[in-house]
Amino acid sequence: MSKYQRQATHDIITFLIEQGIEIKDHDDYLSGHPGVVFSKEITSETCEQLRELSHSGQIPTLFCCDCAISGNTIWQLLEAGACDVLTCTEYRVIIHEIITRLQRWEIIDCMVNSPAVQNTLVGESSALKAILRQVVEVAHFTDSSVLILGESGTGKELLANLIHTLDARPDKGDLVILDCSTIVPELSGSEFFGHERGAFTGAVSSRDGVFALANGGTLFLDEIGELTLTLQTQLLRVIQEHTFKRVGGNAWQRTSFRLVCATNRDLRAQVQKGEFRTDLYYRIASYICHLPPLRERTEDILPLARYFLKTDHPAQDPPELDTPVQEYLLRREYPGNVRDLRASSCTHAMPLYRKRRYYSGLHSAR
Ligand SMILES: Nc1ncnc2c1ncn2[C@@H]1O[C@H](COP(=O)(O)OP(=O)(O)OP(=O)(O)O)[C@@H](O)[C@H]1O
Repeated sequence: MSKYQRQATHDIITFLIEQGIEIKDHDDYLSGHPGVVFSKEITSETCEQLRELSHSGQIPTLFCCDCAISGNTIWQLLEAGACDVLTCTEYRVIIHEIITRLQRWEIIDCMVNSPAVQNTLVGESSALKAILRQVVEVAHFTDSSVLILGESGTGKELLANLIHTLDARPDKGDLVILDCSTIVPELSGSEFFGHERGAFTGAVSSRDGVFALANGGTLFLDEIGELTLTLQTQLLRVIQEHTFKRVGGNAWQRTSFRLVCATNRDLRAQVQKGEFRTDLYYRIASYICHLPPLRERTEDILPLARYFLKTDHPAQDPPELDTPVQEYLLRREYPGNVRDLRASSCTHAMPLYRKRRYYSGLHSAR
């Protein structure tokens, strides 16, 4: 290392420490905590470790200045998931940006580990943790619309609630939920935009629709894939311009809301088939969150089962899940995902436990 490099290394470390930033060593980096990592040597193993970490949602800034580093290596590290690679020559340009990002990560880490998040979306899989990190960031630091995809029972509505809870807007309004699969076509205009008194037979008084009710808050449109093309066209303007007219009214009204949509359909395929408007798709999908089915995150099964035994039977002592029950829960299939785990397994597991007949009972319950 040249004299210049040694001085630059010293400068960077001093500067970061002055800013209150902890420099992590290689072991910390492997434990998955994001931050600035000092690495003496970059090998192919480093890239592999980084790749594994970034798949679990952790994106450490790799701070590397103790070795000569080629453009090719920098590119490999970035591709493997590092957010930044600092070399001794150009650190001053990006250091402030990195500090801001680290501070943001610290807040995100705190929020992800807070009871509000941990007790809402329960689970220990790296897939769920990665989703939570991203959702916390989008919900707390942006006003982006969010599209939640996932099979039935994977927790889409729960996630929509969490996005609203974590939204940092001051004097935030309400969370308004509309299930698009239950809309009666003749009343859809009124449901969305509200109506004036006398607008149609039966409109005895004026009424707000969901776009007005969600003003200042969050509008959650569940089962958005069920909307007809006519309704999609009607919604485009208000979602784009945030203005609308009540049915039977002439005045434009303004509204401001965060839009969260969910569907268990393949919305991209619907767009390709012409069943869902492309322009609406891009409006609602600024950020897409895909909740994987339970079979792809089996590490969540036991923590969820323990949680449901505790919350769904608060008057009773939740039993410890012993080995046969754990094996049963891990072995069975969950076509209805978490809803299925909650309804069938836990309601079976608890009484079976009580009677201490669970072992044979669980076999016959399959
Ligand atoms: N990670 C989780 N932690 C705790 N409870 C969960 C979790 N995921 C789902 N649940 C529970 O599972 C059930 C189904 O969740 P939810 O209604 O959010 O799913 P959904 O994907 O919106 O389903 P659908 O598409 O059928 O409307 C609820 O009882 C919810 O509380």
